[in-house]
Amino acid sequence: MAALKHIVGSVAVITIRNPPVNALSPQVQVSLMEVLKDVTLDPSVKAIVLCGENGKFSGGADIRTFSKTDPKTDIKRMSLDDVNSVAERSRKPVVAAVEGVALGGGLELALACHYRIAHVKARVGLTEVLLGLLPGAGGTQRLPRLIGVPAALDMITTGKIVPAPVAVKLGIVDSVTEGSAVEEAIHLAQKVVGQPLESRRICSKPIQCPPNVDSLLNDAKVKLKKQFRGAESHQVCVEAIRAAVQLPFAEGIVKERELFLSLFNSDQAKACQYAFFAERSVAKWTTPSGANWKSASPQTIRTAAVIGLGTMGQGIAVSLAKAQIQVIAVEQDEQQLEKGSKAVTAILERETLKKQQFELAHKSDSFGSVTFTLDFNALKNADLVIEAVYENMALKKEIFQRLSSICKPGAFLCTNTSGLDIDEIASVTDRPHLVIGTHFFSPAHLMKLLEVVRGYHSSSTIISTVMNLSKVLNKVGVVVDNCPLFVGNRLLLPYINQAVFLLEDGRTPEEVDQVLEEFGYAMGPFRMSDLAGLDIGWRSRMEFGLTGPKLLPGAPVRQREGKRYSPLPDILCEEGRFGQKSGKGWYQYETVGGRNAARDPWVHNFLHEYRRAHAIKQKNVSQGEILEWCLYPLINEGFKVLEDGIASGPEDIDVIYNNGYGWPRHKGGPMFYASMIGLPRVLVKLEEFYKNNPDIPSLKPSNLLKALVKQGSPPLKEWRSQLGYPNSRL
Ligand SMILES: C/C=C(\C)C(=O)SCCNC(=O)CCNC(=O)[C@H](O)C(C)(C)COP(=O)(O)OP(=O)(O)OC[C@H]1O[C@@H](n2cnc3c(N)ncnc32)[C@H](O)[C@@H]1OP(=O)(O)O
Repeated sequence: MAALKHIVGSVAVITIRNPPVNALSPQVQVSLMEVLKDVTLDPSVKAIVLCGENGKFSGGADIRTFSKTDPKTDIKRMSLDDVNSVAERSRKPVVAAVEGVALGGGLELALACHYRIAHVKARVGLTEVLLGLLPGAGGTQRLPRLIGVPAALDMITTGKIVPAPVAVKLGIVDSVTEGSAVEEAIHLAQKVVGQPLESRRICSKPIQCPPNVDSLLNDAKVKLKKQFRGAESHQVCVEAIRAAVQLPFAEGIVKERELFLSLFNSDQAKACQYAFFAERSVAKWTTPSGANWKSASPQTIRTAAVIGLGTMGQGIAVSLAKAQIQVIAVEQDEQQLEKGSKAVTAILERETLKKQQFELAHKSDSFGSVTFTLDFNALKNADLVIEAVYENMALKKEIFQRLSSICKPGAFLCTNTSGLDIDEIASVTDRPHLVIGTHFFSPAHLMKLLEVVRGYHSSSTIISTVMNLSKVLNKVGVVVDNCPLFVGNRLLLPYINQAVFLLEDGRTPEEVDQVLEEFGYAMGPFRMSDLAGLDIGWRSRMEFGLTGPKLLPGAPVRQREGKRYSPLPDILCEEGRFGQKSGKGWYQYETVGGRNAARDPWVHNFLHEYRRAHAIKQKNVSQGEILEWCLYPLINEGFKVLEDGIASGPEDIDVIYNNGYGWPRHKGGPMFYASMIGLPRVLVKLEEFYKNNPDIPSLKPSNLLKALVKQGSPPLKEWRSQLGYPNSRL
C-alpha cells in the first residue's frame, strides 16, 4: 500500500509511503484516494492527519512517470487534483503534518488540507516551474488565496523553497513545531473535531488583490522574461495566477489545467526534467578504474584552508564559512591579506544579512569562522587545503611542495585551476593520491558548479570527499578527468573562437550576443568575456606563444600552425581593454568595474579598419547560422570530450553547462539540445562548415557523432554504451 492508515483514538493517520521522497506516483494517488474515501466514510474516524513516511511529507508528483504519461488520457482519468478536492471537501478536519519537504504536488496536497503543522526544519515550495511546468493540482489557485497575490507570484514563478519559519510568517502553514509534527497534528485534529470547516477551505476564500494587480502581473512577466530568457513555464505560471485573480475557484482550476497541459509535453519541460535527473546522476560518479560513489569512503571536512585571497579565494572562503566549516585563509603579504580579509568580511556580512532577511531573523546556524594569516604553518591542522592563487604552474608547484611538508598526513590538497595539469601539480607532493583539482566558478560563493578534476593518482577517498563537500557547499560537483581546460572551458574555447571569427567576417558583438541571448544564454559570448576579463585568456595565449613575446617571428597575423586564428582579443588587451574591470572591452561601461554594457563606437570603428586592413570580405550570415556556427562546434567538442573519456557521460557535460556557463536550463544542456534537434542535422552542418573552413579543426565532426548518426541516432541515454560505460539511468 502506498498510503497507510492507522488510527489514534478517533484520528486516522494516513502516511504516504513511497521512498525515497514519498513522490506522489499514480499508484500513490490512487491509494491515497481510496484511504481518504475509506476514512471519510468510517463513522469511528472524526479527524484525519496526513503525513509522509520517514520524516518527509512529499517531494511532489513522481517526475519519473511524466515521460510515460499520456496527458490526453491518463491525466484526465485521475489526477492529484481529484485527491486534493476529496481532502478539501471532507467534512472531517484534515491536518497536514509537514516534515522534511512538501514540494510541488506535496505542498499542493497540504494546501488542500484544512490545517498545516510543520516541523521547524521542514521546507516547502511549489517547484514545478523549474521542471518546465506549473503547479497543476490547484497550487496556482490556492496559494494566492492563502498568502496573497504578490507572495504567491514570487513563489510560484521562481520555484523558491522556503523554510518552515518563513512559511508560517507567510501564512502557508499554521504553526511550526520543534517536536514531532505528526504528534502535534494529531493533537490539533482532536481539538478541532466538530468545528466549522468552511473558513478553512482555501477554495472558499476570496482572493485579496492589490489594486494594481494587472500591472503587478504584467511587470512580473517582463522581469521573468529577462531572468529566464525564452523559458515558457514562468510566463504561463503568471497566466495561471491571473486566472486565480479573475475567475471563481472552479473556473480557475479548469484554466490551470488547460495551461498545465500546454506545458506538460513540451520540449522545454522534457529538458528541465532531464536536467533535474542529470544533476542527480552525476552525484553517482564512477571512474574507468571502477572506483565509484558507493564504495568510496568520504571524510568529513571540519577545518579547511584557502591559499590566496584574490576574487576566487575570497569566494571559496565565504562558501566554506557559509557551510559552517572553520576556514584558515592565507596570503603572502600584509597588503594582500588586509585587502582579502576586508573583502571576505564584507561578503560574509552581506550573506548574513541576506540569510537573516530570508529566514526572518529566525535563529539559525551561524557561519564558520575565518582566520586570516600570513603564516603557512597555520595550515598544519587543516583537513583540506584549497590553493587559489593565480594560474601559474611554477607558483602552484612551489606551494604544493610546501604543503607536503606542512600539512598533516591525510590532509587533502586541492588546486583551484581552470585548466592546468593536475598531475604535474600532484607530482611535487608527497601524496599525489590526495591531490585533486577543484575548479570553482566566479563568484565562488554563488555559482553552483564545482568541476572536480581527478588526477591520474587521485584516490576514491579524495574524489568522494570533495564530491560530498560540494553538496555541503550547496554546489553541484561533477567529476571529470584531467586534460587541458577540463570539460567546461574546453567546450567554451571553440564557441568563443567562432564568435570572434564572426566579428572578422562582418558581424558586431551586439548582433552575436543578441542571437545567443535570444537562444536563452544569460549573456552572449562578448558580454560574458567582458565580465570574466579578457586578460585571462590573453595571458594564457601569451604563455602558449600564440601572441606576445613568445610568438615566433614571421607568424602570419591570422594563422597559427596553419589554423585560423583571430588576433582581435589580443589587440583589445594590448589597448588596455580587459572588459568590465577596465571599463571597456567589447563594450564600454559607465565606469571601471561597471556592469552596464553599451555599444562602443571605438570597437565598431576598430573592426571596420581591421577588416579593411586585412581585405576581409563581409559575409552575409543569418541569425540561425550565427547560432549554429557558435553552438555546433561547442557540441562537437562535447562529443570529443566523451570520446576521450574526459567526461563519463553526456549528462556530466550538460550539468556543467547548466550550472557554470549560463546555458538555458530549459534547453537541457548542449548534449541534450543536440539530441533534440537531431544528430544528423548537427553532423551535416558541421560537415558543411568544415568543408568551407578546413583551417578550423574544431569544425571537423567527431568520430562519436559520426558513429551515433550511423547507428540511427540512438537516444542520449544510450550514448554511454558507445563509450564502454553502462547506459544512463535517466
Ligand atoms: C504537475 C507536477 C507536480 C504536481 C509536481 O509535483 S512536480 C514535482 C515537484 N517536486 C520537486 O520539484 C521536488 C524535486 N526533488 C527535490 O527537490 C529533491 O529531490 C528533494 C528536496 C525532494 C530531496 O533532496 P535530496 O535529499 O538531496 O535527495 P535527491 O535530490 O538526491 O533525491 C533522492 C532521490 O529521489 C528522487 N526524486 C526526488 N524527487 C522526486 C520526484 N518528485 N519524483 C521522482 N523522483 C524524485 C531523486 O531523483 C533521487 O533518486 P535517484 O535519482 O538517486 O534515483
